[in-house]
Amino acid sequence: MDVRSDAVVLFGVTGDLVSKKLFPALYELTRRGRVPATVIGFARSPWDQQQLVTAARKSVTEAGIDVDEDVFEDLAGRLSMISGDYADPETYARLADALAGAERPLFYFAIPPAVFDAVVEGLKGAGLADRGRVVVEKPFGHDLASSHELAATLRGAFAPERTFRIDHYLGKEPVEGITLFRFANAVFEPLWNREHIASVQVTVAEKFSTQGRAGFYDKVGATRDVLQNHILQVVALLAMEEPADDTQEAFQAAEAAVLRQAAALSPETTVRGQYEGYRDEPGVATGSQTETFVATRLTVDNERWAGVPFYLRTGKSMPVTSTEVVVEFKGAKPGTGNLLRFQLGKKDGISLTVQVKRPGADVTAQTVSLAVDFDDVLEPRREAYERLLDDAMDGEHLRFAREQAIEQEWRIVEPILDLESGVLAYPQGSWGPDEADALAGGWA
Ligand SMILES: NC(=O)C1=CN([C@@H]2O[C@H](COP(=O)(O)OP(=O)(O)OC[C@H]3O[C@@H](n4cnc5c(N)ncnc54)[C@H](OP(=O)(O)O)[C@@H]3O)[C@@H](O)[C@H]2O)C=CC1
Ligand SMILES: O=C1O[C@H](COP(=O)(O)O)[C@@H](O)[C@H](O)[C@H]1O
Repeated sequence: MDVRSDAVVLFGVTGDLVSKKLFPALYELTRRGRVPATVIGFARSPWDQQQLVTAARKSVTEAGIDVDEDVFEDLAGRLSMISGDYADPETYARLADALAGAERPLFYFAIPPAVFDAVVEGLKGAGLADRGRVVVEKPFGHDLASSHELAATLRGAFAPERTFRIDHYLGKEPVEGITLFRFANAVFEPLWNREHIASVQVTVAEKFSTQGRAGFYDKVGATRDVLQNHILQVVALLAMEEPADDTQEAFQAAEAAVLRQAAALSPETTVRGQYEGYRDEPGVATGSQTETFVATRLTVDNERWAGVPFYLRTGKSMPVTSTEVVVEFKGAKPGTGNLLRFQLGKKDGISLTVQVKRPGADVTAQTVSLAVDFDDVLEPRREAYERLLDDAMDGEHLRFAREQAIEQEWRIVEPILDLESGVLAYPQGSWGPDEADALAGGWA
């Protein structure tokens, strides 16, 4: 095993991702003694160390963490700041000085993809890429062709074993738990196929809108932001065959194999929506056709899944924030199929609907739910970003997205990218356009 990273550099430290996810993760890792002595914030904004510490405190507090002052001071003492132009070699020379004693620094790209090339060049030029690890965020590229370009850029600077592609859904305990649930419960695995399953639904719904990120979001949209990566990743875990053994390679092969068998999505069976008022947000192009909601039907053409529709949807300004999978088993009668529900968000758990006798003289059925809330039965789960940052510092790849899978994910979504028309308005707080309900025949 390679050495653990002895420094972390956060490119884009002034941004949304660092504030929402990475500072809280670093705080938790500090509490567990897992943060290196050197954590450098890197940005164009001329922040000093004090501004960096203030931003870190604000972000940890806003994450709802009950701050332990000793832990925070410990983290604050490790933070330092480098400000400068991402394209200026002089900025990287200062970074190289600051990392002089670091054997295996970890470079986290919390920056828009447009800046990646400049940073990779800067790190290479300063001799830092040779000994560093790099973490890049999804979406990996903008489409299939640009994802290949990004892969080539990264390969030209960092060894594959030191390149980490984050799809943070892979770091979520309940998402990781899908395959264990499937393969460790012999009661379900024999039923996990087209003989017994009528449909599979995956929903990533967010009650909030673009939260001030509309300028970024308008160039991306729901398909690239969530469907191409998080949702298809969950589909792969639900649909894949059991890996041949418990190595990372076998897992990777099984995941890529099932994605290869998934058909490319069709605009005919896709509904794209945009919440009302989106076009008035700062940064959104006039007449924007960017979707803030997408619902679609995926098919997987193999022995296990032929004929089973996978209904997938994600959107902003929905009635609730919820990430859910519903596996609908075929029923003895219409409307009585058992629903196995995986809740994959903050309130994680599993439930199964079953038919029981309704009390009374007649023997008739009533549907009830056998439900488990993981908060009641499991130890506290660590946040995805905390787990993934910890893994990347260890050089551990298991929970990171793989190039072959990413390539397939782009192939699958490509026909529904950049459609120039057809985005349907929906009221904020609704489940998207009515056409999305018709697509799935009602969502469970
Ligand atoms: N925010 C989120 O919830 C998530 C984000 N991601 C990914 O993480 C990465 C960062 O996202 P996020 O933090 O939201 O991005 P931001 O838009 O907040 O940008 C991050 C920082 O990058 C710098 N930056 C922005 N635009 C430019 C530019 N054109 N040239 C140079 N620097 C620029 C800015 O810092 P400064 O000007 O000070 O240098 C900014 O604070 C992206 O790849 C995104 O796709 C992935 C999952 C979730
Ligand atoms: O990658 C992203 O994910 C978040 C949703 O993540 P979750 O862990 O809160 O489910 C989404 O809000 C964001 O737009 C997207 O970039």
